[in-house]
Amino acid sequence: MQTLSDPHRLHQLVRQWHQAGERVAFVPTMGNLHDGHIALVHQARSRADRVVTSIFVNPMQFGAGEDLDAYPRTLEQDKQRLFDAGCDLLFTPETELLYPAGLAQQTYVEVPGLSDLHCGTSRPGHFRGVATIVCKLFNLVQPDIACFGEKDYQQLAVIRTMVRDLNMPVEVIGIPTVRERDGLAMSSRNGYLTEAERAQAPELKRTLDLTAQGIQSLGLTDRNTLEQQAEARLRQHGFTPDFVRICHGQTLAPAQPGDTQLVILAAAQLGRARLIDNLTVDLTG
Ligand SMILES: Nc1ncnc2c1ncn2[C@@H]1O[C@H](COP(=O)(O)OP(=O)(O)OP(=O)(O)O)[C@@H](O)[C@H]1O
Ligand SMILES: CC(C)(CO)[C@@H](O)C(=O)[O-]
Ligand code: BAL
Repeated sequence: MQTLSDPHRLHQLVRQWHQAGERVAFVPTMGNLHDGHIALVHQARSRADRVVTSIFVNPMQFGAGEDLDAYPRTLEQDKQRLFDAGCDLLFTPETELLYPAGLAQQTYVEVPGLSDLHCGTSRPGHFRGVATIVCKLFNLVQPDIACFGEKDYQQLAVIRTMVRDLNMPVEVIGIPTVRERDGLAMSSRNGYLTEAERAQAPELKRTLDLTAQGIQSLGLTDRNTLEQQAEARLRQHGFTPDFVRICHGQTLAPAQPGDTQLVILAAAQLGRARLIDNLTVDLTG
């Protein structure tokens, strides 16, 4: 596995692969790799001749007062995991090379509407930062396919919309959330939890499961009550909920009676960690 930090060298190498007719898959990450990331790399490996992974803690998607500086950086361990998973090229760019004009660059990618809901309301500018960096990385890697986790459900929806609206020739693949044995979605930020908080953390997924059961038995006419009950339950278990929302699975608008493909989105603070999770609900059966 090669490791490159120079965007121009990366671009030259992947151009050679494309000229040789090889199919390139891309897995963008912020590092501190866990089994969720590795599932993306395995999926990429099974679908392409070459796998490129990036590790870049993108300052543009962090708000003031967020955990940009504290974000866990474990490069040597990550390299070993990527090598073992069959990654061909690790891209670890320097911030100055990806943002030559600084973070106040003149050009951004905005996906309005979707980016302003849910996590976007709590983290203003977050999805603009995500869409902009993913667009930059796509320009450099020029992947045929790119793999993203369904754990970051709204992020995946924003990226799919960007790719569709800007005619980007990339197939976006969503990968199911990889969980710990007790149901907690794997996330780099789980490392912020104390032992006591870690013991409470699976209640986020349990709350989603209970809310899904409530939808199955009561339908959507009392959506607000189900959401409020879910938030109250999270409070009882030591979380400070940001939101639990029952949404249309594609638009992420509030679900309406008659909708059949739903997603329950949740975000909650637990100690130092802002945890997110989601669960899809199919009402067609
Ligand atoms: N548990 C998981 N299962 C599947 N994919 C995941 C999981 N966690 C993260 N991913 C995906 O890995 C990619 C990189 O995510 P990122 O590096 O931010 O990891 P993370 O663990 O989600 O970190 P954070 O705590 O910052 O949210 C994204 O596409 C994300 O959706
Ligand atoms: C997609 C991404 C790598 C962009 O910085 C990041 O938001 C993430 O890790 O999910
Ligand atoms: N996994 C999403 C990246 C972020 O929270 O900034």
